[in-house]
Amino acid sequence: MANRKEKTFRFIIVGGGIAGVTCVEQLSSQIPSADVALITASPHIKTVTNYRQVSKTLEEFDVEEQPSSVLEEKFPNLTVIHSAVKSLHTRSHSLETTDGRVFGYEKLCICGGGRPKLLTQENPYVLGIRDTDSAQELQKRLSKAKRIVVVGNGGIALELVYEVEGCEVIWAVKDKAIGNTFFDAGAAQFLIPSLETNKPEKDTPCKRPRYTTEEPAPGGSHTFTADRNARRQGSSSTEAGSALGPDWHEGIVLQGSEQGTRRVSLEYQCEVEKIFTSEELLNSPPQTLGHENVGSWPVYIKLTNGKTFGCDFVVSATGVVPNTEPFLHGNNFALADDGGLQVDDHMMTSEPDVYAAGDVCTACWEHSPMWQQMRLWTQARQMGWYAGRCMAAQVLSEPIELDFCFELFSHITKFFNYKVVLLGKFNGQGLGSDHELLVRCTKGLEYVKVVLSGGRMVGAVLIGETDLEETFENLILNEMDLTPYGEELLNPNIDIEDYFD
Ligand SMILES: Cc1cc2nc3c(=O)[nH]c(=O)nc-3n(C[C@H](O)[C@H](O)[C@H](O)COP(=O)(O)OP(=O)(O)OC[C@H]3O[C@@H](n4cnc5c(N)ncnc54)[C@H](O)[C@@H]3O)c2cc1C
Ligand SMILES: NC(=O)c1ccc[n+]([C@@H]2O[C@H](COP(=O)([O-])OP(=O)(O)OC[C@H]3O[C@@H](n4cnc5c(N)ncnc54)[C@H](O)[C@@H]3O)[C@@H](O)[C@H]2O)c1
Repeated sequence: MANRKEKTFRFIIVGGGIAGVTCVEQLSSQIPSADVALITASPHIKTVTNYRQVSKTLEEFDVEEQPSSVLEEKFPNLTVIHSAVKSLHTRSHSLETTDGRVFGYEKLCICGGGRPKLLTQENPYVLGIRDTDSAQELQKRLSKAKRIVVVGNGGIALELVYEVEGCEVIWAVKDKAIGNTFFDAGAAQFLIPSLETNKPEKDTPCKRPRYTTEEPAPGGSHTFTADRNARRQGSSSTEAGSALGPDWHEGIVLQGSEQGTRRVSLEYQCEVEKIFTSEELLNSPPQTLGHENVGSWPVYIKLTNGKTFGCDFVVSATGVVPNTEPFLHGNNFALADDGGLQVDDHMMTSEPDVYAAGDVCTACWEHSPMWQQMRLWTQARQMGWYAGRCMAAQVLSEPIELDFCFELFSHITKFFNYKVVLLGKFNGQGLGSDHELLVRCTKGLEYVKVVLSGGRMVGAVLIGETDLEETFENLILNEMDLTPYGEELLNPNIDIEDYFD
């Protein structure tokens, strides 16, 4: 390492996202006199605001990007260093930043987040979405687009396909149904009609959408066309610095180059075989280009179902890769199969005095049967908070147990303008065939799915304003034997909240 240590801090946290900032807050609250440094590559930090504990495990909050001075004012012992960590030397307890400075630490927490797992690297026509800059790039490119292809079937794809207006969207999913990361086929079937209807507008009358739903073509496609004359009012341009997260798409205008129309074509059970520019396509064997001719689009994407589509650009909504590489060289970090830094039940990595939290890490402690890791704000916040507690406890020689928030997986979000609550093993994760499902569905209103194993509720998917989340959370946590209730459990005429209160 080139230079000598500029300063040694008692604690250094790397990463100004939700996990890192929450870790700093917790650590500085536990040990106000401690010398803490936050080193972050981004010009702003992400802070939790309007935090609301909805129930024992469900929480809601807003995420705001703020100048780091906000945090320094709150914690006088904090130093925020705006630079990226270039290398980490765990043996000498030091790290080097890209602007050539070297800092020492007694304890370190890596909260470097993740980055989009792109279909192909360095392809100007393939966009990933991660932070504010990438969301703004999407908005800019979309404003001139007539057709885009969205690949992926998780959180970003679900939100993007629903939000984009004025541009044809070809949505390629490798599954039989939409939203496989969160939903089963039943829930997907409940949500699909929302692609045909107009989005509820903010206090502006919107015309009844004229739509046609063509029968799925034999090749397993579904096309929805909604004639959209109503335009969303009040949708401002990108709020400078607005953080991505539960409402990332509200802060930007996802408007294509055409007025009104929105057309979503679903291509099921297919993946990307190849992405061509029009020049490359000219020199390749004849493809099924449908009615287009080569050259009418800047990029072409061939799917494994044999179809090739021309488009303006491709959105790779295909998951997250933990941001570990700046920290690995020369160190002995144990990595999980998904590439994350392995952490134990005290958020400690395999390197002494080095912790990790958020998207960059993989929880490798023995999980509660009702909890699984998903790279979400909520878990990034919980992990950051808990890592801060663990770091302080170690220094203060206090005992600490795995926090209750890792007892039950819970997630509140919104898809297709429905409230969505996911609890426990919401898709029967890891249960094999040893479970049964109870489902209650009212078209356009609610979809309730309960996962039962051994007569006990172990998971639930709640779509719509069901108000069942607290009751079901208690039933799962209390491990109550529900066998006697059978299908009555979801009888809409029984007020289940009172019944089990
Ligand atoms: C488009 C989009 C929408 C999402 N919507 C939701 C949602 O609705 N609900 C939900 O629960 N989750 C959502 N997520 C997931 C959520 O954003 C992440 O799980 C969460 O932000 C992870 O927080 P983090 O602090 O671990 O990482 P990040 O928020 O990515 O923060 C990482 C920080 O580390 C910094 N950094 C990285 N490398 C270095 C380095 N070498 N040196 C210094 N600093 C570095 C970065 O600049 C950044 O400040 C969404 C994600 C995306 C991409
Ligand atoms: N409302 C929410 O809760 C929300 C919204 C957006 C994003 N997020 C989170 O942000 C992160 C990023 O979102 P995301 O949508 O990129 O990830 P994701 O994990 O939600 O979805 C990735 C999807 O891409 C698919 N996929 C992966 N590789 C593929 C390939 N080669 N070809 C085709 N499909 C492929 C996966 O099967 C999955 O359906 C995730 O952790 C997600 O949970 C959450």
